[in-house]
Amino acid sequence: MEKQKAHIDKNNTVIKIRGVEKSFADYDVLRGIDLDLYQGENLVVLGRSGTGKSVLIKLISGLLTTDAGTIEVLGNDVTHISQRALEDLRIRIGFSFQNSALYDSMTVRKNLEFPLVRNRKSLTRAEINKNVEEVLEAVGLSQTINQMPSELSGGQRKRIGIARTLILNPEIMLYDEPTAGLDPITCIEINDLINEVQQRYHTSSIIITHDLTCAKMTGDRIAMLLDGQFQRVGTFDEVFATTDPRVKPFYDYNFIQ
Ligand SMILES: Nc1ncnc2c1ncn2[C@@H]1O[C@H](COP(=O)(O)OP(=O)(O)OP(=O)(O)O)[C@@H](O)[C@H]1O
Repeated sequence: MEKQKAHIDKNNTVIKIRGVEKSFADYDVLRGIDLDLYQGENLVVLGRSGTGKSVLIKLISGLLTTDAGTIEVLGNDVTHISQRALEDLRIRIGFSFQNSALYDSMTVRKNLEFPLVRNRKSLTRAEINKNVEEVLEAVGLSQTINQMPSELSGGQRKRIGIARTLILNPEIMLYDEPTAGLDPITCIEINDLINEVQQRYHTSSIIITHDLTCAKMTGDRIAMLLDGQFQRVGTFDEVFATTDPRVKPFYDYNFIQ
């Protein structure tokens, strides 16, 4: 499906990263990175295995601390934030992790209710039901409401995982390798869903991937992590309009085999 034009507000930066450094032992993973995520955009972070993409997500969500630099998320400096404020902030962020497993012993309905019951204690039963039905419809899986996760395909489980995140109406979505382990057709369906979520929920998203089809289909901008820094940032075509030997093989491997 063709990506619709997104409503991106470049005057509203929802994540602002400046001069961030992170090392483990003697390995400097991030060496002074700067990045902005604008309200309403899908920003793809591309990079080879081990370049620090997951570390970046963990720094943004406060699961790891920076060695230097600042990260502002929805106006909060997560490098200097109380645990309580961090927990409040995390509710405004949706995490779609590679292994965001569903609870196997619960139906799809119960899986989706879980974050609501935990975080929106004032909701009535009727409101909970309405939220569950709406979000299932948004991911195109209304018919699975009474099924168990074991009865779903990998792609369907991925969709339910995204629905479980969307049910709390996050302002920011962080997708970590959303198409990993899925067949090419299912990958395309998940890419379409990421774009639909952007349109319907007006979320701002960071999509971490090394799948160039995913990057091309979903990204309004691409930021390529190379040697610990974002050295190429722009549209897909801009990022790959180079003969840089660190970039070109990445493109060739994905598209010309
Ligand atoms: N908690 C940690 N302790 C020590 N080293 C770590 C830790 N977390 C990450 N690293 C190292 O940092 C580097 C970057 O890891 P990261 O998981 O961010 O890579 P990635 O770009 O997400 O790779 P992939 O695409 O394979 O998931 C790796 O060399 C990893 O071993």
